[in-house]
Order: sequence, then structure tokens, then C-alpha cells
Amino acid sequence: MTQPLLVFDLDGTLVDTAPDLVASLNHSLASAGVEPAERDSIGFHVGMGGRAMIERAYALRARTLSPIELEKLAAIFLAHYTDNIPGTSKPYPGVVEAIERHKVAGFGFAICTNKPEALALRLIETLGLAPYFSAVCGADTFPFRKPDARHLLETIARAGGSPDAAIMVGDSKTDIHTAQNAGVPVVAVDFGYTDRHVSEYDPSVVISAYDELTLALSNKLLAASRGRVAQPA
Ligand SMILES: O=C(O)COP(=O)(O)O
Ligand SMILES: [Mg+2]
Repeated sequence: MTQPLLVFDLDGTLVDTAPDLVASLNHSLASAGVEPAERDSIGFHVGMGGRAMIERAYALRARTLSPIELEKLAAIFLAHYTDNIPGTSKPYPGVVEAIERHKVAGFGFAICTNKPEALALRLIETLGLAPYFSAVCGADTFPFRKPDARHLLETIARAGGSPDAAIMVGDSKTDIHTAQNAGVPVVAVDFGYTDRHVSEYDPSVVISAYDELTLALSNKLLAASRGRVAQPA
């Protein structure tokens, strides 16, 4: 029997990276003489990568940003973020316990993130989480990325799993649509980085804390999807 698999998104799902992402954003803005941004003003853009955050900060100030300036600031952002990993980033409360109880029950684990793979690896290694994950696939691991179903399906394959024995856990529209495109059930956390409440994207289930990610819930989701063959959109 294929080992059941939990596939986690990273930013906003497994690890709360927002404070460090905003710190690196503000470092890059300072290099251009732009005043710092508040975390709340960046909103869900914090989960969309450095360029999206920089564009958001400039738009809030009605400042123009040329493509060249954007690339320059994005490089400054990335260097600062990389140099400071893990910063103050921490796994969300209860996530390690949820992983542990699934591990004892025979589950494997993978990460499917739109963070660059090297940054994702560095983050989970410095947080001591790397040994749990048999595959860590980022935005640049394949020629496609979430919401393309193949990002999730290839992550599952690398981890030795199967789409009909896998569950995605994510915090955003992108994660939910990726899982839906792949025919994989999806647990949405409601405490991550999202533009609208995750329930609006029709995930299999919404949780507000990791103690709700029980074995009973995972087994129920797997039982419901067993026998269905994933059809990439
Ligand atoms: O960094 C990003 O673009 C988003 O990362 P995530 O897919 O882990 O949420
Ligand atoms: Mg996320």
C-alpha cells in the first residue's frame, strides 16, 4: 500500500514567515529611500514573493516603479531575506505535534511551495524540520509551479506517494486551486496569508488550529478520495 502523505505549503501554513519577509521588504525599500511598510498594509501580498510585496508597497504610496528598479529592489530583498533565515520565523503552534502524530501512524510528508527551493530548504533546515520531509519542491524545482497541478503531483511522486493517498495543507487560493486541479483533498488553514477567507475557495475542510488536523480527519479525507484518479486540469 502506498504511504499516505501530507503535503504542506510553507509560508503561512507550516511557518509564519511574515515578520521576516516584511523586515526584508523594508530593508529593500530603505535602500531606495522609501519609508517602511506596516505588516497589515502588505496583507496577503506577503505570501506572494518579494516582487509582489515591493509592488504593493509602491502602489500604496502611489509611487511609480520601473521594471529596472523593481529588479534591483527584488535582488536586495532576496539577499537580505536569504542572509537572515530563519530570523524570527517559527513553525505555527501545534504543527510539529500534528506531524508527529501522523508520522507515528505511518504518514510521510512533503513541501510544495512557491518559495524558491533553496530558500525553502534553508528555512526548514535551520528550524530543524528538514528530517520530516522526503521532498521539498519550490517555485523553481520544475518548469511549472502552483496553481499548476503538476507542481503538487510531481512533489507527491518525489516523496514516493500517490495522489489518491495524499492531502494538501495550505493557506491560500493558490494552494486550494492547485489541490483541486490535482484531484487531491485540501485542508485550508485560516490563519495564513490569504486575500479572502479560505472557505470562499471551497477547500475540503477549514481548520483554525493544528490540533484540528487529527488522524481521524486525515483518514476521512483519504477514504473519500480513495479510488479516484487524479486528473490534472
Ligand atoms: O513565497 C511565496 O511566493 C509563497 O510561498 P508558499 O507557496 O510557501 O506560500
Ligand atoms: Mg502559503
